[in-house]
Amino acid sequence: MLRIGNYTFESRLLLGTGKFSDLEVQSQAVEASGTEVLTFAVRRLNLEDRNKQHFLDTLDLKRYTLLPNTAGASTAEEAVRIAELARASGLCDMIKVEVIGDGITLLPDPIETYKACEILLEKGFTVLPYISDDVILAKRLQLLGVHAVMPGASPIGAGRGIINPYNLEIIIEQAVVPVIVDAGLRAPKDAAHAMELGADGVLLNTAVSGSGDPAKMAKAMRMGVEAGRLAYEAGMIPVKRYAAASSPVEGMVHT
Ligand SMILES: CC(=O)[C@@H](O)[C@H](O)COP(=O)(O)O
Repeated sequence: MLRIGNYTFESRLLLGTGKFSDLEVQSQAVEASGTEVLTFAVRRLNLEDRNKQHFLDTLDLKRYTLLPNTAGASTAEEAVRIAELARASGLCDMIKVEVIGDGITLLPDPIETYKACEILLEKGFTVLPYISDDVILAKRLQLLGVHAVMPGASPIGAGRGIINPYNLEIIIEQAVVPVIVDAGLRAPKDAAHAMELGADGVLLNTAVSGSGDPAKMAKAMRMGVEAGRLAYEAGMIPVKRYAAASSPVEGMVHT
């Protein structure tokens, strides 16, 4: 069970809804992923004009928790404004804080992210900041009171998998709130890797929406997350320097 603030989920896979070729493909992928949490950029929705159809209209929203994100914000003030718009529109009080520092790396701005979280927590939001794999920032944000941290595996859309497992491991070890590895994943093995390290969940988008068969990839990612989590719970064998025979060797004569 994944617990974030007052929310609980069976699935540990959170899915982004951007860049799907069409709404039908997206619905099939969402279904196949088994996700319960869908994230989307608030700026993609025309919240002022609810008569216009948007992608959320094609999904059975009773089955999903919406996780609006502040993509497009480059300052704390912008992120707060977007979050308030999302909450006022009745989407959710949970917000993924995404304050991007530059347009090339799309890496999050740690200072503006921190400021935005401080304000949003005061305003009573359930706050999930997207951050780099920065151990100290993850710690400082938890001291502030965020409800989860979302360190990136590698830059958004880069598909490079987990660049720094060492940092992620430390973030996970020290965490007092769920750690959701967010962005940069490509293959089910990356999702499994994050879960094997002890992450509480994984958020991904491009790996599914940009794949040759999004529904099939969504299912593969679901299986990757589940396999990684099971392995983590089972406890993996320690890595050894030398061989250790897997059959009993007592009584055998070695030449
Ligand atoms: C939709 C969303 O929130 C993305 O910004 C997220 O960070 C996923 O990144 P990938 O597309 O690399 O999976």
